[in-house]
Amino acid sequence: MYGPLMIAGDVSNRDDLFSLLNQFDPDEPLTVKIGMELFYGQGPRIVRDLRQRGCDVFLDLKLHDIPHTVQRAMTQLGRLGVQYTTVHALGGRRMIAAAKAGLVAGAHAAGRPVPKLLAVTELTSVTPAELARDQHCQLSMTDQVVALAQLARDAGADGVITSPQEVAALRQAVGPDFWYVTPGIRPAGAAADDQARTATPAAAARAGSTALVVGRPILQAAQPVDAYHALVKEWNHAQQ
Ligand SMILES: O=C(O)c1cc(=O)[nH]c(=O)n1[C@@H]1O[C@H](COP(=O)(O)O)[C@@H](O)[C@H]1O
Repeated sequence: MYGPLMIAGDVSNRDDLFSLLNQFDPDEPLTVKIGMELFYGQGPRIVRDLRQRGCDVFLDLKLHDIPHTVQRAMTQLGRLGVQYTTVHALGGRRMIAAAKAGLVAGAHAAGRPVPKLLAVTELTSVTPAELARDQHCQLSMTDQVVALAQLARDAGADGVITSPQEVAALRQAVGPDFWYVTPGIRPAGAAADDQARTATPAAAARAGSTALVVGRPILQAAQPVDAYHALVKEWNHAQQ
């Protein structure tokens, strides 16, 4: 089961986002990720605008707080009509379960489908050396990501965000009926920027990623629509 190649809308305001999206055919189905930058600047109306344009929305705010606070915040996000949202798996089992409960309550109160809850494992910018040095984690990166994914699944998440480098091991350990959404995607030869654990769209597809998240390789391209289509083509062709 393969999902979309999601465009990370990492721009600072609505005009910049829509001047990108308006370059696409209005009938082309797009999934757009709204992160902290746009949501904090523009508020929930950016979600409404994207839904009106017909986009699926991934609202990526990576909640990480005590269970009570996360549950109440997720109740608000559940009302917005987005398709995906995120917590940090490091918040723990009770926090993830509370996030799911809040999301379900908010979506039901608003009469909307419940968004998929995705738990961020170890950020794709983190190197194995940083995992050991900064987080005092004795596990390998793969073992740590697998442990967090198992915890997230047991707590009721629908999937994880992780690097494509761990997906094959995750599929073995956690199973196929879970979403493995992978940022850290770069075309062959492109700069990694601040990402540490990267792969091409084809390698991510072969490893078993369910969906991809791509920002700068599209946003900073001279022709963003062409860059998006080239990435989608590579992603689709390598799917098994
Ligand atoms: O949750 C995410 O989407 C996320 C998790 C992660 O571990 N790494 C990661 O890069 N992301 C997001 O994915 C996008 C990647 O952007 P680019 O590196 O520009 O392709 C950004 O919007 C990040 O916030």
